[in-house]
Amino acid sequence: MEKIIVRGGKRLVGEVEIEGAKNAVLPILAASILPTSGRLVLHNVPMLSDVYTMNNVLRFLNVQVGMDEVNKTVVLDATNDISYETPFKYVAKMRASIVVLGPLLARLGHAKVAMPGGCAIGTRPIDLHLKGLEAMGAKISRHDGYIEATVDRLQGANIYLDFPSVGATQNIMMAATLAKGTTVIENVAREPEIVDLANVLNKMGAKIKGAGTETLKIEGVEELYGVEHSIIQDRIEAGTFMVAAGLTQGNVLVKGAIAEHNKPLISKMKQMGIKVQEEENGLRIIGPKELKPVNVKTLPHPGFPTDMQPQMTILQIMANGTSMLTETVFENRFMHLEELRRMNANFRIEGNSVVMVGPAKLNGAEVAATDLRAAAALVLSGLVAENITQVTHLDYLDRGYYKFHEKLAKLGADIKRINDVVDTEYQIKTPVV
Ligand SMILES: CC(=O)N[C@H]1[C@@H](OP(=O)(O)OP(=O)(O)OC[C@H]2O[C@@H](n3ccc(=O)[nH]c3=O)[C@H](O)[C@@H]2O)O[C@H](CO)[C@@H](O)[C@@H]1O
Ligand SMILES: C=C(OP(=O)(O)O)C(=O)O
Repeated sequence: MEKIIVRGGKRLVGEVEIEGAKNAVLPILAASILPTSGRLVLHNVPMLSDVYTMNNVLRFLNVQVGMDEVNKTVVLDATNDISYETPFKYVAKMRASIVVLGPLLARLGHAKVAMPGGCAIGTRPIDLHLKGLEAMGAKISRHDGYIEATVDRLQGANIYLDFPSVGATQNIMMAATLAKGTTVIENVAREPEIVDLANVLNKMGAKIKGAGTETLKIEGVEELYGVEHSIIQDRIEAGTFMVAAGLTQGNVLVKGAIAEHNKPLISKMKQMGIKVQEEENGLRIIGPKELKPVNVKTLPHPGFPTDMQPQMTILQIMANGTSMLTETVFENRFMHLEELRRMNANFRIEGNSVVMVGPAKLNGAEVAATDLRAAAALVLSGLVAENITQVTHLDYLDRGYYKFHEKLAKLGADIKRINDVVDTEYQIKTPVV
C-alpha cells in the first residue's frame, strides 16, 4: 500500500509553487462541451487525478482531449457529434462529473448522467441542480440509477437557489448560456471558481453578468466558440501550505497565493498570531512560537471555506487554549479527527461543532485518509507530531494535491512517499514446536 511517512519537528522554510485550481478547472473542462466551433485551450491546468477522470468523461462523450503535462495545458475539441450519456463508473469516481449535465442539455437537449451518491463528508444531493434545469423547461426522469433530462430548447427562467450551491450554480449557468431568452439566478455561489467559469464562458461568447455577486443574469446566445484561458490559482492548495508554514514556526513564501481569495483564512491565521505578508508574487507566512486559540465557522464564500476546515482544525489543536470549529456546509466532515484521536489529540464533538483544547502533544501513528482534505490534514498533523506518522489511502490526496510530499520535502519537511507492496504479515515464520 502507498503511504506518506512523516517525522515531525521540522520548521518549513523556503518557497512553494501553487497549481491551478482543481475546483475551477473541473467545471471549465465540462464547459468544453458547449462550443460548436474552435478548440478550448486551457493553461495552468493542475495535473491531478480528478483532471484525468474528467478528461476521460469527456473522451467518452466524444470530445477530443489532448494533454501537454509538461506545460500544464489541455486542448479540447467538441466540434464533432457528441454523445449524451455519462456512465456510473466516472460519476462514482468523482462527483464533480455531474457538471456535464447542464452543458449536455444545453447543447444536445438530452443528457443522461449517473446519479452521484454521497461521500465521506456528506449526503450531497443534487435537487437544486435539477430544480433549476426544470425551471428552464427540462423534463427530468430518474431510472436505473440515472438522471435523464430532455428538452427541445432550454428557456430562460427566474431561479432562486435555496442554498448557494457551487455545483448547482455551475450547471444552471452553463445551461443558461445557450437557452432562449434571459435567465436570472438568485442566491448563487460566489466562489472565485464561479467567477473563473463565468470569465471563460464570456470569452466563448456567452453573456453572463454578476459573477461573484449573489445574482447572475445570463442572456442566452445561439452558439459558443473555443477560446484560450488560464486557470486561476488553487486557493485551497495555497491555504494548505499557509497552514503548514503557520503550524511549524515556518517562514514560507506561497507563490501565486491570492490574498483576496483567502480573506477569511488570513483573518483567522492573523488572530492566531501568524504573520501573513503580501509580497509581489505571493503570500509570506511566518509561524509564531505559540499559536493563539480561535473560533471558526465554515460558510459559503466569502465565508470560511469548508475545504480548509480539516487543515484549520490542526492549527487549532496545536493552539494554546480552547478553540471551536463549527461546520455548517457538510454534515459529516470531522472524520479526520477520529483518526487524530489515535495521535493523542484532545477534542470533543458536539453536533456540528468540535471543541479543541490545546496545545496537543501529538504522537505519530498510522492513520487513514477518508477524503481529500482529511488526507492533507493528517499529513499536516504529522509535521508537528512526535515520532513517525504514516498516512494511507493516498488516492484521496491525489485528487487535489500535486506532488504534495515533494513540495513539503523541498520546504524542509522530513517526509517521503513509499509503496510497501510487501505485506510483512505474510512473512511471519511460525516456529515448529
Ligand atoms: C468540485 C467542486 O467544486 N467541489 C466543491 C463544491 O462542491 P459541490 O458543488 O458539491 O458543493 P455544493 O456547494 O453544491 O454543496 C454545499 C451544500 O449544499 C448541499 N446541496 C448542494 C446541491 C444541491 O442540489 N442540494 C444540496 O442540498 C450539499 O449537500 C452541501 O451540504 O463546493 C463545495 C462547497 O464549497 C466544496 O466543498 C467542494 O470542494
Ligand atoms: C470536497 C472537495 O471536492 P469534491 O467536491 O470534488 O468532492 C474538496 O475539494 O475538498
